[in-house]
Amino acid sequence: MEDTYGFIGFGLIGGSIAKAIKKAKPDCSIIAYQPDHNTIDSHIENSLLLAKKECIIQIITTSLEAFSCCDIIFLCAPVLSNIEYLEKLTTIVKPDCIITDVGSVKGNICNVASSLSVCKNFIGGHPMTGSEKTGYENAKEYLFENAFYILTPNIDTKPEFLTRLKQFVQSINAIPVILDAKEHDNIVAAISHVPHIIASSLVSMIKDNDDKNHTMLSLAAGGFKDITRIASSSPIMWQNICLTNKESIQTFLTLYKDTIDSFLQLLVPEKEKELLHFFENAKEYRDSIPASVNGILSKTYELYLDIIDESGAIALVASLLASHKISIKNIGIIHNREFQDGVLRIEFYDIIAMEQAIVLFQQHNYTIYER
Ligand SMILES: NC(=O)C1=CN([C@@H]2O[C@H](COP(=O)(O)OP(=O)(O)OC[C@H]3O[C@@H](n4cnc5c(N)ncnc54)[C@H](O)[C@@H]3O)[C@@H](O)[C@H]2O)C=CC1
Ligand SMILES: O=C(O)C(=O)Cc1ccc(O)cc1
Repeated sequence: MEDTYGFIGFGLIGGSIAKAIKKAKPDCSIIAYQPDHNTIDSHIENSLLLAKKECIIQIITTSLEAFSCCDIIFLCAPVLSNIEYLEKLTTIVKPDCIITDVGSVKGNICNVASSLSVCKNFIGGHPMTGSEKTGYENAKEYLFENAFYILTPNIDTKPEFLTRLKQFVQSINAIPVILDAKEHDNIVAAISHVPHIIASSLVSMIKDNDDKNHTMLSLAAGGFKDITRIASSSPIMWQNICLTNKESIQTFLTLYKDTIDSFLQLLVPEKEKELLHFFENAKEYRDSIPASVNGILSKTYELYLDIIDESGAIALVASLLASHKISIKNIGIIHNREFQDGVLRIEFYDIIAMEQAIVLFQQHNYTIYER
């Protein structure tokens, strides 16, 4: 019999997971919780009805008791609400149910879980993908393609539950990464939470110093828009993140403040060389992201090709590579945020094969992306 999945919180991430599940397992059953809409979000009811109409959800419930038949429950509301639901679910879930969350902070919820009778059932989760958009209407079934999906089991977590959840993550084409919750919170403070605060502060700085005609804002060009895109994200979600990861955020925000202070010292004529070095160093490290993106995992050698006709493209590319004796580990079309129309992803066993393929594709005028 197919599994039953439960969702509490059904916006961008919850909706995307549900869509990805339905794609991988069309016969499974999905139950979603509808809270009292007056206290939460007035358009949640419409989102759930739309998801039911689209056959993504089979049951909408206003009672948590309905989650007693679930095999996996996903908590997909803001971080503090997820903790409240975890506590409420303890007396409801069946013994072999996995409870996981998708919140951007893991320490708090994992600490609470370890004090509950469901400690063996709980595994913290954090898909490292998303966007500034919110709500089910922006949910995408391919959001998790090739994305890291961090799992933070407690010492009490039953190992077979972790194995099952890892398999689930792989089934939606994401890459599971196991981390300690505290380590997770420190890393994401540096690479996600502080950058978010910087983006919002930058927008506020412009707002506070713009004239009444909003001249600065009207003239804002690509660079400002790129660096501040994430400032358009859900305010409640980011308030919850900051409330639950204060210490790590303070640490990295202070380090950032020190970096800005040091930079200010470079704005004098005798520091011209150091000023150049500042930008050279940053550029060099930023440009290394494609190579280091899989740094904490086993290395993958992959590239992406623009394709015209999906079905014919795979056969054509595969035979081109085979005729030059270049072996491939994996090949397939992917659709994700970065490549909206889809591209062909090709994975190689080693760097030599990948470099040979790049030369070959260039000779055949393919557009190649590496990342
Ligand atoms: N937005 C992103 O890019 C990412 C978000 N996350 C995490 O995912 C979680 C959900 O975020 P999104 O889906 O982006 O936000 P969203 O705003 O699109 O969806 C959240 C949903 O939860 C519902 N909700 C809010 N409070 C609730 C409550 N007390 N009870 C039941 N439902 C409630 C809202 O009505 C909404 O439908 C957050 O914990 C966030 O930290 C994780 C990775 C990426
Ligand atoms: O929009 C983006 O680029 C993001 O970085 C989205 C995001 C937001 C919160 C997370 O915990 C993870 C990813």
